[in-house]
Amino acid sequence: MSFGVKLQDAMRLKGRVCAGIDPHASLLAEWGLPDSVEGLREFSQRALEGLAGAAAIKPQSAFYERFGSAGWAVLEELLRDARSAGVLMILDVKRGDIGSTMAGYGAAFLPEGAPLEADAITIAPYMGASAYDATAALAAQHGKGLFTLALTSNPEGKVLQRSVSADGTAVSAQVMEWTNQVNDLHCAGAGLGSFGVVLGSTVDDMTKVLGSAFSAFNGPILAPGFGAQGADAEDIRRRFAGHEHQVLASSSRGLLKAGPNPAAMQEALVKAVEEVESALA
Ligand SMILES: O=C(O)c1cc(=O)[nH]c(=O)n1[C@@H]1O[C@H](COP(=O)(O)O)[C@@H](O)[C@H]1O
Repeated sequence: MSFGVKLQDAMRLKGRVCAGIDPHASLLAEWGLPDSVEGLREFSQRALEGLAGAAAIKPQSAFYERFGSAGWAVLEELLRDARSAGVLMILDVKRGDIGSTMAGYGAAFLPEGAPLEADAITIAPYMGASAYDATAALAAQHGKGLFTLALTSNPEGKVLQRSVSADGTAVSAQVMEWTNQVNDLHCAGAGLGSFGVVLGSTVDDMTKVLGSAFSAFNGPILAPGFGAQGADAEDIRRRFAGHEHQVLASSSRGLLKAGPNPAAMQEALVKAVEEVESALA
C-alpha cells in the first residue's frame, strides 16, 4: 500500500492531526529530565506513549542530532518503536541536495530495514524540485512519501517562496506543480498521493499565491503552525477550504507542553483532534 493511502486511512480513522516530537532543551527541563541522551530517550518514549494515537508522528531530527551519534541511536529506537506501535512516521529532516547526493539521503531514510527508516521525510527544495525526481521514484518503490516545503509557517520564508518567475508563477507554486507531477507519475488512481507539500497553517493568501497548482493539488498537506505558532482549528478551516480531506494539522509544543505524563498528552491530542475535526466537518 502506498504512503498516501496509508495516511488517508489513518487521517480518517484517527483524525487530521500530526503530533510533532520535538525534544527541545527547554521541554526536557520542563519535564524534569536531564539535558542528556538519557533525558532524550525518556522524553521520546513518553511522547510516543502519549501521542501514538495520532494519524502520524513527526520527530524533529534536529533535536536528536545535537547529541551526535548517541542522539541518532535514540532516534532509531523511536522510529523502531513507532513502527511496532503501528503509527505512521514523518521524519522531519528537511534534506535537499543535487540528485546524486539525494541518493544517499534516500537510502538513509526510505528503504525497508534502513536504521532510520521512516514512512516519509521532509524535503527543502532549493536545489530545484526536479532534482528530487529520483528520490520520489525511490520513495514510491518502497511505499514511502515526501513532504516538500512550499509556503512555510515562518514569516521569514515569505519573500523567497512568493517570488515569481518570468511567467508569473510563484516559487512555491512551482514546488506544488512538481509535487502534482510526481503524484500523477507514481500514484495515479491510488487515492491520496504519497507526495505532499508543507503549507503552514499560519499562512494567508495561499490561493492567491499558488493559483491552479493549489486547486489541482492531489497529495497530502502538512500544516505546521497549529498550536504554539498561533494557528487554531478555525484558521485551518478557513485557510484550507476545499482541501479538507488532504490537510494534516501539525502541532509539536502545543501537545508536548501537556507532558511529561503520557495520559495528559493523550488528552491534549484528543482535544486537538476534536477541534480540528469539528472545524473541518
Ligand atoms: O516541516 C515542518 O514540519 C515545518 C515546516 C514549517 O513550515 N514550519 C514548521 O514549524 N515546521 C516544523 O514543525 C514543528 C513546529 O513545532 P511547534 O511550533 O512546536 O508546533 C517544528 O519541528 C518545525 O521545524
